[in-house]
Amino acid sequence: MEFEKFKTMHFPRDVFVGHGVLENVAQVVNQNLKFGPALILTGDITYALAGKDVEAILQDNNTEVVCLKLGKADRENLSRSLAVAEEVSAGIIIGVGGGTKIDLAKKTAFDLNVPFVSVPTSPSHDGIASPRASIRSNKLSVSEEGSMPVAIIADTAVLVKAPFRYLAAGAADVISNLTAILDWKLSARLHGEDFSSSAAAISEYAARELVEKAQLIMPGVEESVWLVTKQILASGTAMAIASTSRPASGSEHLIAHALEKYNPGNSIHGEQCAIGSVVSMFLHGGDWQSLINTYQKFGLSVKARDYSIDEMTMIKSVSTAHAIRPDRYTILGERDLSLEAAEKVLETTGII
Ligand SMILES: NC(=O)C1=CN([C@@H]2O[C@H](COP(=O)(O)OP(=O)(O)OC[C@H]3O[C@@H](n4cnc5c(N)ncnc54)[C@H](OP(=O)(O)O)[C@@H]3O)[C@@H](O)[C@H]2O)C=CC1
Ligand SMILES: O=C(CO)COP(=O)(O)O
Ligand SMILES: [Zn+2]
Repeated sequence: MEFEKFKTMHFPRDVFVGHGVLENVAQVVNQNLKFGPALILTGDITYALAGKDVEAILQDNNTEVVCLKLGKADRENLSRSLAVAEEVSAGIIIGVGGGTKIDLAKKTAFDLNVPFVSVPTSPSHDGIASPRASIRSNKLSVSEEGSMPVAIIADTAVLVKAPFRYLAAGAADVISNLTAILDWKLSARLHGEDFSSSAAAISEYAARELVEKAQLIMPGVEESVWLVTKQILASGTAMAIASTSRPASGSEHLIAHALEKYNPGNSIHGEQCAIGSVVSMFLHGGDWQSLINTYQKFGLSVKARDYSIDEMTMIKSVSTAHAIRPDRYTILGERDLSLEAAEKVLETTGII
């Protein structure tokens, strides 16, 4: 039989991480901008934090710059950024901000087939370094295909200014890879799903590094940001190798997405993933208590009440999470968990 496998992987050409690396944006634009102005997508807070510096660096570099401030990553804001990018004929899209601005930039660049540069201001999750974009539709923020950044510029002097909650959430998002990999392996065994050992090894390594060094994740310490950001980059690389979010998103992410759907606004992505990963680890028969202990080392709670999630919402989220993405098989199976089973897991693990 003829050999028929093929796969395309996209990786960044340059990754700048560490103190004061923001300046490199000029070099990145010089290498990648082939026509038109550079479009910076940012937000109100993040413009003041880093967007205006990026704008000034590019203006000093004699690059024509257009700056657009946006809010949430939803279809409406995506349409706005696409309209502006088309109107000015932007030749490169630079996302400067948290996950929402990075995703809007990633998807705009993907749709217009121009290079995308990721300049995160918050280490809140591994989407800042991946080819996946979460654009909210019908109350859901499940990721879809986007552009892999041609360059990632993760300035730890900027990232350290983000509230500590975002760093803790970013660490938890990466640690949740442990259950994502268990689910991926399960699906490969049960359903013959394509499995990449290299993507899984990198994803798991990133999680284990943070589990081992969890006590070093502290507020206001640039070294802590460095530690977490490196593993966020590794997790993004795993997704780039797999060309799917599978290495970093399993049943714990289904629960996180369900929580975001039923109880938006009180918990952020990595916190939702932490709760989900404890449930998932329990269902896999793994050491869920040590996961909780790890999260505690950097002050992240997995108690539903700490995020104003009531018991019934928590139970419903676990019970129905499998239906969020029916094509991705996980330990949650293909039918709702009974409410009794969901309640028992949540009570046993102390989440409710
Ligand atoms: N692509 C993917 O794979 C993934 C995407 N996501 C998506 O990412 C988004 C969540 O990302 P998140 O970063 O939490 O949300 P936001 O981008 O909304 O950032 C949260 C808030 O923090 C502010 N902020 C950002 N950086 C700093 C800083 N350094 N100091 C102070 N404030 C700061 C932002 O300001 P401003 O108002 O300027 O934006 C915003 O008000 C969701 O849309 C979610 O669906 C989540 C997981 C994975
Ligand atoms: O958050 C992600 C990886 O950490 C992306 O996962 P989803 O594809 O489930 O949105
Ligand atoms: Zn995630």
